[in-house]
Amino acid sequence: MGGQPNLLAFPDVDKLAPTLRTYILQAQTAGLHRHDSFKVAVSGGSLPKTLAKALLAPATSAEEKLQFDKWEIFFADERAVPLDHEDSNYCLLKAELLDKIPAELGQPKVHTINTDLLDDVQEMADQYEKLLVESFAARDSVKLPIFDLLLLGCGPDGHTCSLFPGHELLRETDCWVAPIEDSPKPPAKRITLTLPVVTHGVKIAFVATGGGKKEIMKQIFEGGGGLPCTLVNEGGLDRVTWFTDSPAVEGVSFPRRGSL
Ligand SMILES: O=C1O[C@H](COP(=O)(O)O)[C@@H](O)[C@H](O)[C@H]1O
Repeated sequence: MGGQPNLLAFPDVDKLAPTLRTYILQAQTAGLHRHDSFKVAVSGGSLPKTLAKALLAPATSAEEKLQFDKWEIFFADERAVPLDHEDSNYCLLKAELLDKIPAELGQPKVHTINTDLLDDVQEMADQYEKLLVESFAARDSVKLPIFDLLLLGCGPDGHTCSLFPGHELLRETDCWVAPIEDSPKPPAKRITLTLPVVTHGVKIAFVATGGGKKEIMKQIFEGGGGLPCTLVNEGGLDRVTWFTDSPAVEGVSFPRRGSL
């Protein structure tokens, strides 16, 4: 393992979307070879909209087919709210993407949180971790679940998943899924994949777009001292690819800007 994260910059989200689609298709093909399913972790925030732009576009004849019936979707993080609440990452993904997938492409298996446990996020995280154990451990006696792909966002403060700058959760090494009850961004109660799980993905993609991300992108790529997104870069190295638009990377200098 080595190398550096790959930073891809596009003029705008419309130009970014086709390359993100190709990248996801490549990850899907690799996942299907590996275990006949495609295990993906997905974030909330601004990501689902961009994801929908990439995945709901008409197929080009030369490309692999999206096989949503082989997808197993987990949440990279989720807020402890009902599934139809406007703060729910599932609700967002459903509205932006899941509800719009054409029937002929099949429907993913989506692993939502147990909303009977909204008042007990420790138990909610433990149950979600059990789902991962069931889905991944049958494959091999893994110490960590290895996602085929993690699709992540980057907050303007450098957080990703519900891993926030300076938070003790950044030091969590035992559990795969952790509760957080003091998220600085509301809602306070959430669950999140932990850093070791995130950095062990086969592929790790960040999608960061818009001028609101410009300052934090500079910090991440020009120093980054312990920011959650930087820690993912440092752990995932060349398995990490950033999909950005010009406003998000204006003024960011980085040694490797590439293509897929
Ligand atoms: O709270 C959250 O924020 C991050 C970043 O969101 P964005 O809107 O700045 O892209 C998101 O990735 C995470 O899933 C969500 O819970």
